[in-house]
Amino acid sequence: MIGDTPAPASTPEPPYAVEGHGLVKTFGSFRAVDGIDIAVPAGTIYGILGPNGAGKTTLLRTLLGIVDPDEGHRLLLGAARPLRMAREVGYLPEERGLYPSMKAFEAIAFMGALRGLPLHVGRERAKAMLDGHGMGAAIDKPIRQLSKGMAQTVQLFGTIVHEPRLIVLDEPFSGLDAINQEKLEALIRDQARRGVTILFSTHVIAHAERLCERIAIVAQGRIRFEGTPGAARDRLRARVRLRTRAGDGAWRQVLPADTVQDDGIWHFALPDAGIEPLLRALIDGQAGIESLSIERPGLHDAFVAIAGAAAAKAMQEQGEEAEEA
Ligand SMILES: Nc1ncnc2c1ncn2[C@@H]1O[C@H](COP(=O)(O)OP(=O)(O)OP(=O)(O)O)[C@@H](O)[C@H]1O
Repeated sequence: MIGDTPAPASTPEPPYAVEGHGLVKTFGSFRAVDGIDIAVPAGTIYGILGPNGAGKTTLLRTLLGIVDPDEGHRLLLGAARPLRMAREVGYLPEERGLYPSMKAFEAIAFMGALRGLPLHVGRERAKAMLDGHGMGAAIDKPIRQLSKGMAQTVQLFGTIVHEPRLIVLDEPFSGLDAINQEKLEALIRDQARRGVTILFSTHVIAHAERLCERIAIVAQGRIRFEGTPGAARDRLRARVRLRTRAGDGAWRQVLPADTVQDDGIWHFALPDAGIEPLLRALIDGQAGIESLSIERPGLHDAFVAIAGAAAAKAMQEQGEEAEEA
């Protein structure tokens, strides 16, 4: 199976699988990557989030050595010349493409061969991967006879068949239906359990929220946030929703200044002092608490706060377009 072979003891894993320092990439006068520092810890699942045009693809290509930065430098699996590590890396580009007449298992083996894997090993692994993924019937089928989602899965298998130490996936979820998205999430987790580093870009916050140990939120070529999804969420205070039987009373004085009332419910951010002083005042003032909830903000709310509402709207629209496609 994939990933059974650990990295040889002679090549100790660097602490970061990918590092970029002061990266700038311009197209004409346009700065697609505008001064990015990034470090992807080895063995983690790391997500780059941002709307279309944010610079995610350009950043990934720069880190991989497919394009050279105008400024800054990068280290890929510890190497200053990223292409030297090509055999240790699996890269799924945003533009998908396979030879339509090639059989599924041959396509996977062919992609592995491009990364140095002997064809006969690739063929055996390809068959096992397809079989293990419930796609046994597709092994001998030419790509042109596969559904879009199946072809994408074949390309993904071709990306990892040589058992890379680092897997880089550009928008891997787009074009997949819900079931295949779940399978891909499981596959990513499985690879991470084997010690493989996964770096992927996405404009769908939910995938990043479920999968990533760390994220970078990118907008207009810059990183707006870097850290754990939890730390991004902690940038916002929890929201309180309160319904009281009494409409008014002395207790109203203790509701925070940002309180708004909507449809009989008081909404406000959890005060720094916590909920207890407020509860005491509500009880003493006989407000009659009918319902009370404290909700921690999700990554989506954090994204809006960090990247701005326009970027969040763009992300959502792209997500809907991808689903319709
Ligand atoms: N080869 C190129 N020549 C000129 N402009 C480019 C080139 N590649 C990217 N750009 C521009 O750089 C910006 C960032 O593009 P990039 O593809 O990196 O963003 P992205 O976040 O990956 O978005 P998408 O998901 O749409 O690819 C865009 O405005 C794009 O038009």
